[in-house]
Amino acid sequence: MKAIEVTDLHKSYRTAAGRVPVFEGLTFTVEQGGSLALTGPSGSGKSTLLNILCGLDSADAGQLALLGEPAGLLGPDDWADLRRSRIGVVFQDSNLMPALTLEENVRLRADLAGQSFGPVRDWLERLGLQGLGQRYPDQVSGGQRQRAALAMVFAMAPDLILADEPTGSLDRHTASAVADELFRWQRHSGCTLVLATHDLSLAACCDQHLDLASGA
Ligand SMILES: Nc1ncnc2c1ncn2[C@@H]1O[C@H](COP(=O)(O)OP(=O)(O)OP(=O)(O)O)[C@@H](O)[C@H]1O
Repeated sequence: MKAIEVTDLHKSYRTAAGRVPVFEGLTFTVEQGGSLALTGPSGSGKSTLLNILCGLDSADAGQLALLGEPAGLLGPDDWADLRRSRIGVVFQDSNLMPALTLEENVRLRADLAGQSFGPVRDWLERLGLQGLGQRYPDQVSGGQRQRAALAMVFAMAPDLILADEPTGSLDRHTASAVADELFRWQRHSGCTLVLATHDLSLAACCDQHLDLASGA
């Protein structure tokens, strides 16, 4: 079964200087359980595509089917339901609640997705955050917040993970450890993964690679 089917997708932004195309006629599919790396230079549309894939933005033309559902039939509430329970989103500005500790954030995400609390501390530890579960997001570094956002997504056990530069603010050693956890978890859970990255070694770990600069 296909987790994502994108057909002839077009997207442009309206600016003061006129319409600026981001992509024109993008077509690709990702099988359930597969992984796709989006690469391309800054401004090539990686974040825009991830936003479209989770319903936070819309295309100008073309078709999108996600987890078997034609996107054209989904309203805002359907998208919100999907993001709560089936699509885990890890974006550059991590969506941690500032008033909750890291551990509470992970627990809340699991609750909202209808998953049992499970071994939250295990997730934090496996992502190198041991001892930080009782801290608030503003008491940890950007890279630690990014890893906590990943732990939240693991805790919700989604069918699809969309990750924008999931290792972007990490040093090489930590990035490699976090990527290992991400792919181990993806294989174990059977979920589909789409990640945007400038790191070609991370892209090489995915089954498929879409370079938005070339459309290939
Ligand atoms: N709201 C907006 N209004 C106008 N143009 C926008 C808007 N959002 C993004 N863009 C433009 O669309 C293009 C694609 O942006 P996008 O953020 O998707 O690129 P990216 O490949 O994710 O970049 P990066 O690697 O720097 O994160 C860029 O030229 C950007 O300036």
